[in-house]
Amino acid sequence: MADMGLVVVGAGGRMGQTLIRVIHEMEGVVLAGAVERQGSPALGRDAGELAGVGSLGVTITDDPLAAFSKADGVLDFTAPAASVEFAGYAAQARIAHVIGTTGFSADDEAKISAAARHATIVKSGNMSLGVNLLATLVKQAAKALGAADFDIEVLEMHHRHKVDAPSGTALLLGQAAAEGRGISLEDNSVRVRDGHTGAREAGTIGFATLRGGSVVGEHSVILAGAGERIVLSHNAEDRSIFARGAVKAALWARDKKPGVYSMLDVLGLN
Ligand SMILES: NC(=O)C1=CN([C@@H]2O[C@H](COP(=O)(O)OP(=O)(O)OC[C@H]3O[C@@H](n4cnc5c(N)ncnc54)[C@H](OP(=O)(O)O)[C@@H]3O)[C@@H](O)[C@H]2O)C=CC1
Ligand SMILES: O=C(O)C1=N[C@H](C(=O)O)C[C@H](O)C1
Repeated sequence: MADMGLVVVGAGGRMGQTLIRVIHEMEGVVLAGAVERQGSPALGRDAGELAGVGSLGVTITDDPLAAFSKADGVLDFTAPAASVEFAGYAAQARIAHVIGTTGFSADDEAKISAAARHATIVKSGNMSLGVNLLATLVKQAAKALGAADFDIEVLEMHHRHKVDAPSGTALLLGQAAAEGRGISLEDNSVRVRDGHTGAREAGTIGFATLRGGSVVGEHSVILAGAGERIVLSHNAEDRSIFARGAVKAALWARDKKPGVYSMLDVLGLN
């Protein structure tokens, strides 16, 4: 089979540049296009030169539809409004769309599901193998250690530039814990504590957010009981773990029917 042609949207961003480097290194894929927003200083530059791997002959453009029409898939780590728009274009072009963007509203999620009638979408708050394996362990632990005896808290830290909270990964891990407990995360999560909060309500799942410096991504799920505590953690040291996962997802999605899939599907952990 021919190499899969991939477009990187948000090509000038932290993940965009990492994706370009990883596509250049990996077998079975080739960079077919690179897109940035209108007015970006990256427009007109060679994507490979911007990412530090030398010229790849791919010029960064602000025309996603033209780029998608010549590709087999799109890798998207941008912003919620942009990803919703790209899902519509990927559906028109009938190509795979891998979405790593986080911070979606319920309305955004509904629009992405609508686009998935025609596009094969893989979407996850974290594309790394380690975090997705951790999610399966969290689900197991939350099921085994009941709400009467163990409180669940999710703690995360990211770099100072991150704009959404809790992180997509924290919500993914919270969702795994909720599924283990057989409860709805939406109805049982505590996202903020401030002032006289009263005692902790049994069965809730708490979230705490730290931001600072250059931290790539650190997550811990704490199961706290009387006299003991279990901590399940993942520390990301390099963004290439997310990029390699995204490329793997695109290759996996190539022959799949339209729909929304997760990294658990890609990794066979579902
Ligand atoms: N699921 C996962 O495994 C991971 C998810 N993420 C998520 O990916 C997203 C991006 O993270 P990161 O790379 O650090 O962020 P950056 O801000 O570094 O990169 C985002 C890029 O997307 C560009 N962009 C925004 N809107 C558009 C648009 N309409 N068209 C084209 N390009 C656009 C931005 O341009 P400009 O700067 O001009 O706005 C920027 O270059 C975040 O939501 C983050 O949480 C990150 C790592 C892993
Ligand atoms: O913004 C980031 O950097 C990251 N975002 C994702 C998230 O919200 O969990 C994944 C990773 O932790 C890095």
